[in-house]
Amino acid sequence: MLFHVRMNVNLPLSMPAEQAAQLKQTEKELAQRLQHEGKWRHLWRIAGQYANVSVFDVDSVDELHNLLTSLPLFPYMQIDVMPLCRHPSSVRDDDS
Ligand SMILES: O=C(O)C[C@H]1C=CC(=O)O1
Repeated sequence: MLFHVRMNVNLPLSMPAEQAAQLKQTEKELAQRLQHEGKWRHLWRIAGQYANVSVFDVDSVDELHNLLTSLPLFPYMQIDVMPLCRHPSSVRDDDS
């Protein structure tokens, strides 16, 4: 199942720089592992914003929920999810 996910990151200005850097590093390591595993298919920065658009490929809504809530930055993100299905005019014969 494919999901389009938008994440807007809002770290509090009061957060110490070292804590923010540690959170970003652990987030990066998990994000890269999930990309290597094929769960996090696309990860794009939205130009000019501390936000991304992503495509996840997971087996269930529960798996997506567990994955998103396990992200180190989860407490500091607003997350919007859109389920995706095939478009009848798509020329792709797979879901890549
Ligand atoms: O920077 C972000 O967009 C938030 C988050 C998503 C992946 C990652 O490494 O950090």
